[in-house]
Amino acid sequence: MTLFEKPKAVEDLNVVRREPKNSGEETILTARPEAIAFTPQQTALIVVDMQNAYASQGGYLDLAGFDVSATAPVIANIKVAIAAARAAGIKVIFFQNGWDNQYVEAGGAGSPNFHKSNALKTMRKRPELMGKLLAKGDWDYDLVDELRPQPGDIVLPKPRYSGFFNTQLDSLLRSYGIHHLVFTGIATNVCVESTLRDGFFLEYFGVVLEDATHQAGPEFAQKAAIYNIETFFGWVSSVRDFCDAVGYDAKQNAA
Ligand SMILES: NC(=O)N/C=C\C(=O)O
Repeated sequence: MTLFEKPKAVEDLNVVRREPKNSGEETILTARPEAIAFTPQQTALIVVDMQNAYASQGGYLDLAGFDVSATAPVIANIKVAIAAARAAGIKVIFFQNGWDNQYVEAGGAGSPNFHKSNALKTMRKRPELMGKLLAKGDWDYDLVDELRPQPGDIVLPKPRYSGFFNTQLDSLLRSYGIHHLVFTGIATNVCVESTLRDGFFLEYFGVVLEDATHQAGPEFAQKAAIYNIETFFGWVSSVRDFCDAVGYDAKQNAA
């Protein structure tokens, strides 16, 4: 177009519009220390590391001496939260923690992960487990049978405790216009809290559904993580309150 041509009317222009627009119906989630408003379109349900490693007898945590005997109700509660999220149009994102079966992605002795990971330490103590714990392609790495991703969900491999580190999480969330994160999964005091904290620094609002999480370690670790989240980094709610907020009748859908 030259300077002397008449500009096109705005209606005639081919307009690029970012989707989703920052709108949608707001809902209120009962939470501690205060209720929090969110719109399903701008919210993701994050299912942290619900792998055999963390939730099943014979998985990594169990073999490393952590108690996983009470994870069944957590799995059941996460299943309800996932169904409620899908029904409300909330994006469901499954994290899967671990590395290649040669553990190159775990980092060598130059990484604190090499020295602190209880999976790597357990395998150094019991070399017959090498290539099994948290190794891609193995049962330990797989998500538990009860929680299966569906088309439209995102499955995000992650090599460290925080889901924001060396992953596409931040860019995926921004591309979907998501700024509220509802957390479930294991372990509350490690990967859930790490991701929620990093999210806080990146300006994401993080809510934990307490009864859809479980700690690695003694019960005080769960209490401390929940206290930290409630007091400093985010909000704490329950699966029932989440279902109520998005209008999902868990009882009727179970029948
Ligand atoms: N998923 C987690 O919270 N993981 C905790 C410990 C580990 O991976 O070693």
